[in-house]
Amino acid sequence: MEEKGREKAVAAMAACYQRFDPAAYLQYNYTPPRADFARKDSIVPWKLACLHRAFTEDDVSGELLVDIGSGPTLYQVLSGCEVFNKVILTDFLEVNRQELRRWLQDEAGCSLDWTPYLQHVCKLEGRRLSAWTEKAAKLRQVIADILPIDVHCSQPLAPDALPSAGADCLVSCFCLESVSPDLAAFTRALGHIWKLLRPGGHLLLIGALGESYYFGGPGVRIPVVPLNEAQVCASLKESSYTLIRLEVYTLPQDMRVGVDDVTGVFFAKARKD
Ligand SMILES: C[S@@+](CC[C@H](N)C(=O)[O-])C[C@H]1O[C@@H](n2cnc3c(N)ncnc32)[C@H](O)[C@@H]1O
Ligand SMILES: O=S(=O)(c1ccc2c(c1)CN[C@@H](CF)C2)N1CCSCC1
Repeated sequence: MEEKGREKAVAAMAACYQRFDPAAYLQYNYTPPRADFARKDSIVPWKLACLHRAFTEDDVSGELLVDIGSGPTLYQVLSGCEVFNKVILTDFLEVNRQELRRWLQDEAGCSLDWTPYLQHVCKLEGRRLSAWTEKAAKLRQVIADILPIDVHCSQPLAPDALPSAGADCLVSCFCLESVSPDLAAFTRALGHIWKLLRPGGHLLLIGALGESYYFGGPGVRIPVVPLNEAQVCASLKESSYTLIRLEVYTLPQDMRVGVDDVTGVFFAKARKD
């Protein structure tokens, strides 16, 4: 696609996001039936287990963890906050950064109670359930910043946002495929965030498989690049990552609740050599 065409498609995607509703998005995706901790086959235990395992492997280490496209969610850094002493959250929209700041400052008006997520990760860590308050305090202590980001920019963050060496680890969940107009843009975005990572650092990438749209609020239909496993692997390779492992979860029929047409979720652990 020509440069002009690419810019128009990215601008159209940004326009879609102007109507994104954090509270509705959280309701659609982070409350039952999708977020049902009692169900063995629920997506939540699977995803939190993938993140817990990856963040507790010896090769994932360092000072700084950056979450790319955090949105209004925190589950993606609940394991990482025990490994890295500095966490930077990022998002394209001020409404999402505000939602994260409300939680960070323990203000009233948070759109979702993250306690069940904090408790579940404590369980994965072999801690007592009541340690969730300590985990919340730990997360509030290590979150160093909540920054604007645009993964379609060659330099997604402000020039002085990260140390010159880059981040030791990136995590990104349901972002790149849901903000990119097509597969080429998804792959380019992977390349842009690659530059934020130090050599030897890791990317923990979670995303949707087979998804062509989702609702980011009532009537806010947002297009998504439908991905399959082979495309995820090829895009990671094309944007210079070494894939360490790819895991896939197939969504049970009753979790296909009409807020999107996702059929599965992938978890990829990759390294920048
Ligand atoms: C589907 S949500 C994912 C949110 C969260 N990471 C999760 O796991 O649910 C996609 C996020 O990407 C953000 N976003 C939209 N355009 C973006 C861009 N150009 N660069 C980075 N993030 C963007 C949106 O604001 C939204 O928070
Ligand atoms: O995997 S989820 O079902 C999930 C969570 C978020 C999303 C989707 C799916 C699919 N559409 C994405 C649009 F970008 C957002 N899940 C929701 C419960 S907690 C763990 C994540």
